[in-house]
Amino acid sequence: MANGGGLTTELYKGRTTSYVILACIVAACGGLTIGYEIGISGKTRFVIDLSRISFVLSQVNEDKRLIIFTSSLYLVGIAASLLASHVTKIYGRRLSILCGGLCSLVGAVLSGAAQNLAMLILGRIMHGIGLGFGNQAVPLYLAEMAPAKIRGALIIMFQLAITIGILCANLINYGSLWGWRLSLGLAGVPAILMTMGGFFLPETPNSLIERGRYEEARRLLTKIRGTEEVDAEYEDIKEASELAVTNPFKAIFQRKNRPQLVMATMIPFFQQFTGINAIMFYALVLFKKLGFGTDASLYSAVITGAVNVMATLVAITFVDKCGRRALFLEAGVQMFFTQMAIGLIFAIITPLSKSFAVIVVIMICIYVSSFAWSWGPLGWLIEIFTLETRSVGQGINVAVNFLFTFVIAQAFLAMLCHMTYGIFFFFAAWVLVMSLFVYFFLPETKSIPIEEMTSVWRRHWYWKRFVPDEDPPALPSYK
Ligand SMILES: OC[C@H]1O[C@](O)(CO)[C@@H](O)[C@@H]1O
Repeated sequence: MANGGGLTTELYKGRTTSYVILACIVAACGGLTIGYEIGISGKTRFVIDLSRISFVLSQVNEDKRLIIFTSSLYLVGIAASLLASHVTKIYGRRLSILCGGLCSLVGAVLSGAAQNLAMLILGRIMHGIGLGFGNQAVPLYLAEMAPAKIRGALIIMFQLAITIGILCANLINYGSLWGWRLSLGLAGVPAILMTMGGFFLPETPNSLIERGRYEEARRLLTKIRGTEEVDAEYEDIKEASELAVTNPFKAIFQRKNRPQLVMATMIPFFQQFTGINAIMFYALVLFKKLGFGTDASLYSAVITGAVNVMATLVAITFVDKCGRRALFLEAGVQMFFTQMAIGLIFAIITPLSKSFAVIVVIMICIYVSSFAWSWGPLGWLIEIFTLETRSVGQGINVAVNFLFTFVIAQAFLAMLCHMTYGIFFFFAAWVLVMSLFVYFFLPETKSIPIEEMTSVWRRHWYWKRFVPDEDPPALPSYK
């Protein structure tokens, strides 16, 4: 290892250049597309009235077709994210971002201009493909471009864009000035940004080296790190690419990559079982159930959207100072207690007075804020993979994320009707389980060079039994 097997970035020279920051901001815009979709689909007040169909989209609980309509694109996204993992690895990160942008753009145009059901469905399919490609490639792009010292913050830019997308959609819903065509068609705006990113962004040095374009990679490293002294980082990436010779789909199932496979599936699964999308998709229904009128409910949805954005900024500020585990564990406590409190209020106090309804909204905001500085952004912990498994690992991550987003979107209203307040205890229990999982099984990855992750697993008290010990560890085991 070029840095002697040490686990810090100290041997990497260079600084954070404005070029790298700009590239990451442009790439992160890819998150706006999915955020806008999440925000627009659950609580739209517009009416789709085509020749063959007529949905009143606000009556979510009265129209099963709506639930299928809103969440079907996640099923397409699952297949697309796995396909994207191939494209990203073989043809580079940029091409996948470009595919993501173009497909979302076509999807938005088709949906906004739909003259019949077929066009509407085709629009959803194209949009789903776009989301699969975008979610697979953008976090991976950010993780590879970022200098290790601020990698956490730059990856979180993606989630920040998601939350801004959700908030914009909430505001559009709140304004409710426009018809469904414009609301669906506006998804084209973030898609255009992403497409432009695909055209103009540089490729990542890791992808160039992976594809044998060594000189180009060295020149790019010099540019993005702002120094000629890029040997240590260059050699580490090169070494990682030499190890990455197997078929990635086979590689991720090898024993030595077990920790990465487990994280690629468990992290997105847990992220969705925090229950966040019960709030993001159905905030309006939930607030109506609390006794607020339509306007007050939309207003509350906008407030939770704003809290989501602000708290993501908190994550950006602290993730590279306090580390990932501290954020996960603090937020776990906060999410557990707020969900228990909401469940208890519903269980004990019926009917709910106005003041208790307001307390519940405050609790929901505290819950959303803790999600937004933990499982939200850290769900894109793409840095835990090695170069060999990164692309496929992120494909699996997105596929699992979309699968359980779909499941929660399908099941939530039925669960709320049957379990009533019990649903909050249900999600609280999951939060407890996932916090214990983080405590015991997720190693800290703050400030560790991205191509040094094998050493992290090798030094972990549990995962070291899976990862062969090539370099005797210089540091003691840690959690
Ligand atoms: O901000 C909330 C949103 O963030 C995500 O978890 C993605 O990271 C979405 O599933 C959710 O709707």
